[in-house]
Amino acid sequence: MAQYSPQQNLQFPSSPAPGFLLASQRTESTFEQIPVMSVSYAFGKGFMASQELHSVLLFWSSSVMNPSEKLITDEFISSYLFLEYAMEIFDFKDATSQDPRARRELANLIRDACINVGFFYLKNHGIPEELIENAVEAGKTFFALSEVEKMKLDIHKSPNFKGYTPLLGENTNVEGLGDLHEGFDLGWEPEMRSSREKNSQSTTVPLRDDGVMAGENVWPDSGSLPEFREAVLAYYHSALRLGKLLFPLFALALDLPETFFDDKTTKPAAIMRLLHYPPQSPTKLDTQDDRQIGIGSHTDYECFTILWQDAAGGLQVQNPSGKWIDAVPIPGTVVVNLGDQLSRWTNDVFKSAVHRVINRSGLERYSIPLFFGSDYNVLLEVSEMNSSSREPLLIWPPIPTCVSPGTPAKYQVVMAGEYVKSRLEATYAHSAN
Ligand SMILES: O=C(O)CCC(=O)C(=O)O
Ligand SMILES: [Fe+2]
Repeated sequence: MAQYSPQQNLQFPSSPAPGFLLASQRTESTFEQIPVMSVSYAFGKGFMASQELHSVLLFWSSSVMNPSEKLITDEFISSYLFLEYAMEIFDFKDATSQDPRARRELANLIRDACINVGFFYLKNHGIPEELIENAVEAGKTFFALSEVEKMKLDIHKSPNFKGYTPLLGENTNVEGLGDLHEGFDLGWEPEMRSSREKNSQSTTVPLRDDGVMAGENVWPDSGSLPEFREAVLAYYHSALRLGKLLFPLFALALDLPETFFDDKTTKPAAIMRLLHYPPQSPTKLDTQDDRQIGIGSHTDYECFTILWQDAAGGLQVQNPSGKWIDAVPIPGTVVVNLGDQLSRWTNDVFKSAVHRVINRSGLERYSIPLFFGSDYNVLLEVSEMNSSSREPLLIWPPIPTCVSPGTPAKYQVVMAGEYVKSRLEATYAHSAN
């Protein structure tokens, strides 16, 4: 088994206390002791533990290795590789840099995260704090309405999954017993700009051609919640702008031209949810299996999700060995996780990470995921797989850089809208009727 020596000038400390990690920053020769549960935060602060173990070192308690030997084994590396990648924070300011090398560097980081984990944090993401606060406050006020009032917007009454889902109304993991969260779902509609629009009671907006996923949003009566719609849409459009900036980076990360996704995301799928997770009783959790938790273990359906979460915590990502790793809230960041559309589209080169939420905080938890996909119904380029056809196809072929004679396409072609719709139908099936 290969062994790696740390860099020469590293001051090797004594063994950390059980449950603590010792980590050294790439450029430093001293160590800090970090509680294991907040390791993601440590990495977010810039601690690195990568394959470049000559300069970087990370270890956990003397049970893992003998620090006096100053050696790290392959076994150790493979058991922690996921943590190392999972919890990286990328600075999004380079996404709009004029310097192509800066964009390329950011895309390379994203590429690593997408291949290994399917999960990363972004700072300097461009969504103003004020819009976040307003949307979260709007959500809190909505969820505080009576059940009767909220059920007027029952998601089952709307075309294509818009509106309110009560506690246990969803069952994200088919083996679960219903999710311990309530939600409010909306899709694309224009931002409210004029004061006339803002004061209007009407919910009529121009409809977009979203194929099988077409359907208007539903909104609470503006008399009872005057600021709600405006606040929610302001956040929505800001997050949408972030999503649109991510696609060129994913394209670069896949060795494609930055514009590759442009004509496939002219009216991109963008379902947003306001979520509320009541605290889950810890005693109940001890005695119960995990079939009724905040949101059951699942992968998302679209290309990627932009998730804002409050400080309560509870989001967890599963690593390749099946362990649940906390994706702790990090102020000033959003989480981006890949969904099944992108992993299918990339022939599994990019991973969609299995995740779940258990709200053990004792607090009400609020989060806002926005699921970003390709246009629901789009003429895509003919891929290598379909190169025998002269016709452009209404299909969803694998991305050309992800298929080759040695790695043929794994998945059947499918239209984006139909795929998303079928996944949503399965999630809500248990509370239909
Ligand atoms: O609330 C969260 O942190 C995650 C929500 C989620 O995974 C989802 O809605 O798909
Ligand atoms: Fe999710």
